[in-house]
Amino acid sequence: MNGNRISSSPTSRQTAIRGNNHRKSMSKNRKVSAPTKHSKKQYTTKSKHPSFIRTEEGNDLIARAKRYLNGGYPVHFTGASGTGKTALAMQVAAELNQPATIIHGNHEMNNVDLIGGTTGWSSSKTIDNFVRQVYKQDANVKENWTPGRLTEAVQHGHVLIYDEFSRSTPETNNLFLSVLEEKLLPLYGTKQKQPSVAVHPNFKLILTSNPTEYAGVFQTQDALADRLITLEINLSQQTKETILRKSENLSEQESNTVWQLIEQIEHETDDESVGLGLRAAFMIARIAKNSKASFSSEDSIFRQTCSDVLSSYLVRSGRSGTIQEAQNLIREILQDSH
Ligand SMILES: Nc1ncnc2c1ncn2[C@@H]1O[C@H](COP(=O)(O)OP(=O)(O)OP(=O)(O)O)[C@@H](O)[C@H]1O
Repeated sequence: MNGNRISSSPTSRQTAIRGNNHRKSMSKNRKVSAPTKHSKKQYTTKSKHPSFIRTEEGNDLIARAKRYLNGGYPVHFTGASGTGKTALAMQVAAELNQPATIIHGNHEMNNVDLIGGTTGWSSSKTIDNFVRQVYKQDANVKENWTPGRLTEAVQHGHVLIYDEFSRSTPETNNLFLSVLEEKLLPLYGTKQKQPSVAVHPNFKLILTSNPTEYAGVFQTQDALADRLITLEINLSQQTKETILRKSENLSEQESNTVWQLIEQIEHETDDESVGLGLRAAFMIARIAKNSKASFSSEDSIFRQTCSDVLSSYLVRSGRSGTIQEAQNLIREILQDSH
């Protein structure tokens, strides 16, 4: 069908007219989205950990988390950085067989990011002169509303993984109080007709956080903390070794070399809040494997990799004053281990 379609954008104010049959009438909407902070892609909806390694300890945590979530309670994994909280959260979400959404806390996150906001406007015009003597024109301009990830998850009953939620401000996280308590998501500050969205019965919430000693982490308000079932993630050394070995296909000896070094570095500092965890072990093992280095202090690539991966940890923990000092210490530890 041909007709007159008029669309305009807030930036160019250009008018485009398409079609040539003036005796027909029609109404067409053309949506124009102005780029806003909210429209930036900052989420992922892929929840499955790509190569999750199962262990007894992990299975136990997953079973407990699923039990609490299926019982209607949000689960909160807390622990030092790199201990596997996000990996566990993703695995739990995948095993619940529901659509999942993941969002990452940060101090700039606000209600618009969570609830949604306007992302431009659309206009439509209907020109009707089907009957030659009658000319009728209807113009309609409206703001486009894009729901935030929380609104979508709440409305459609997703599992929402809120990774590092305590990096968002407590004011922002207040929204979760009514979601958990009243089962309503209030649409604060929006121009939506309805004041709130009802929480779908299948909606489930998994949160992860680092302890409050970590830089950039806010203290969680008691009202929210009280509504979560908090599981501390502090995997045993044996479990961490199994995860690394199976995941990176390491020999027992390769795995031992990495962990012995990490343990010695951790021993150098007594600040547990800057734990090295699995992440550092994964970095060293992956890079060494990828570069076909041998896991030995005699191998220059291995030595260099360990030094580059671990030195900033020694500085952050206060054990070394500079990166250079830290690198010297790591070299000494590697030499001693030979
Ligand atoms: N069971 C597992 N199987 C395979 N890889 C794992 C497993 N657990 C953790 N990992 C890997 O270990 C590393 C650290 O895990 P993860 O990112 O989940 O830690 P985290 O506790 O969420 O860290 P942070 O607090 O810094 O966000 C990642 O590379 C992750 O893929």
